[in-house]
Amino acid sequence: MSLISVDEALSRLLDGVSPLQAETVPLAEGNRRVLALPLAARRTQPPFPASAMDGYAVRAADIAGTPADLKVIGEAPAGHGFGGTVGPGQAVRIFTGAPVPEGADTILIQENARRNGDTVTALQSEPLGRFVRPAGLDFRQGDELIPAGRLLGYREVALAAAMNHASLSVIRRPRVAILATGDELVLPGEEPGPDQIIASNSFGVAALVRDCGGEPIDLGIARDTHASLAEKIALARESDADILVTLGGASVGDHDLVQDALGGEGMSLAFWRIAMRPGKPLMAGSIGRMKVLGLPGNPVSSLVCSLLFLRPLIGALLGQQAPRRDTETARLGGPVGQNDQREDYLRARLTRDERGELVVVPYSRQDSSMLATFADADVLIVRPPHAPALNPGENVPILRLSLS
Ligand SMILES: Nc1nc2c(c(=O)[nH]1)N[C@H]1C(S)=C(S)[C@@H](COP(=O)(O)OP(=O)(O)OC[C@H]3O[C@@H](n4cnc5c(N)ncnc54)[C@H](O)[C@@H]3O)O[C@H]1N2
Ligand code: MOO
Repeated sequence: MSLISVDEALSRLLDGVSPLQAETVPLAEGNRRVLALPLAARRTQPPFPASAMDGYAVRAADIAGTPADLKVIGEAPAGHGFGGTVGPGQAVRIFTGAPVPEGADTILIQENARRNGDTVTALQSEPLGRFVRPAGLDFRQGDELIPAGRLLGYREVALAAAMNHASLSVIRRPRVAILATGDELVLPGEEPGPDQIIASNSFGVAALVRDCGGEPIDLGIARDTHASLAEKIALARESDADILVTLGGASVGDHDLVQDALGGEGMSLAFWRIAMRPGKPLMAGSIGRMKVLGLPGNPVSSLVCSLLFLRPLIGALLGQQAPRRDTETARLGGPVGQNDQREDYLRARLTRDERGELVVVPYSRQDSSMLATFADADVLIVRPPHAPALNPGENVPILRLSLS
């Protein structure tokens, strides 16, 4: 089987994937969920002209010349408006967030006033509307402020609350079963045998799944036997997963049994092996309605493939627009060699030069087992197939590693 391009693999993977059903969740559980419908404001905010400062609600004309004495006729704390009207020569003691009373058109902040009994003296004049938030300054009832398909974060949750939504219609979270494979693996915290290492990929992939709005299901570690793999794949089917991610055992070694085992459980293969580094042995298929993504075992390969393939797959199930790989451009701070037929993703650090322009410096070692440089990196430099060698100063496309 020849290697297919990254773009071709991505479009085959996403082909025919449609969004999952919507469900309603309490607002407090809205973080990292994806809106099923656009969210419109159920009220206008602020609903009334409101004071932005602690001070006195006055008529700007009254304090055009200073000092000016005004009679304090009442008080308006937040949550308790003053019922009357501010007439000429009058003021109302007011606090931040309170409705500006009828008749008043400006707030005199208390730092610029001197209070003496029922009298307040304006020490400074203010223009009309100073420190008054007009009704609807933030938004108006009916405004559609958050589009369908948006992955909600802390900002949107706060906004939805301000719009008076106690619950949200969101897309069901894609369930992603994650299966590590390999006799060499033990869980973090366990004591590895002399030839063993700690399983890291499943933890990284689960974190990425959560960050993308999915729900990880940990299937543990399968040993390098058909029986162990078959048992775990059956578990994935019973867990009603939308996606099964396998980690490792995807290559050509005698103990790389994953594809065989998946075939035995009825998987139809969409593709295997892509023109990409790291990530060549990537495999995709499906068992019934469950998508299967076989990620290579090398830790950096697993996570880069998760970023490039698993993330958009979860996005498609969440009804998000197929995210194109969002590259930016930066100037090289070190040389890169000529590339071969595999699209290369080089770990690199992003800095700024003395003019504030982005400069990207690749790590000299790019072995796909090196998680420490992956965690340290800011971006991946994307090197298209057969790209020529480049000198420092030339522009390259970069892909951010943070998930925002
Ligand atoms: N003769 C060839 N050998 C290899 C080829 C090839 O084309 N011909 N491809 C290489 C490439 S590229 C990659 S990537 C790896 C991928 O191999 P597998 O997907 O079969 O992964 P494993 O062999 O199971 O493991 C590779 C490596 O990663 C470690 N590993 C596996 N799972 C985990 C985990 N959950 N957490 C942490 N580390 C893990 C494993 O111990 C190995 O060191 O194959 C090359 N070989
Ligand atoms: O694809 Mo492998 O990921 O080059 O290490």
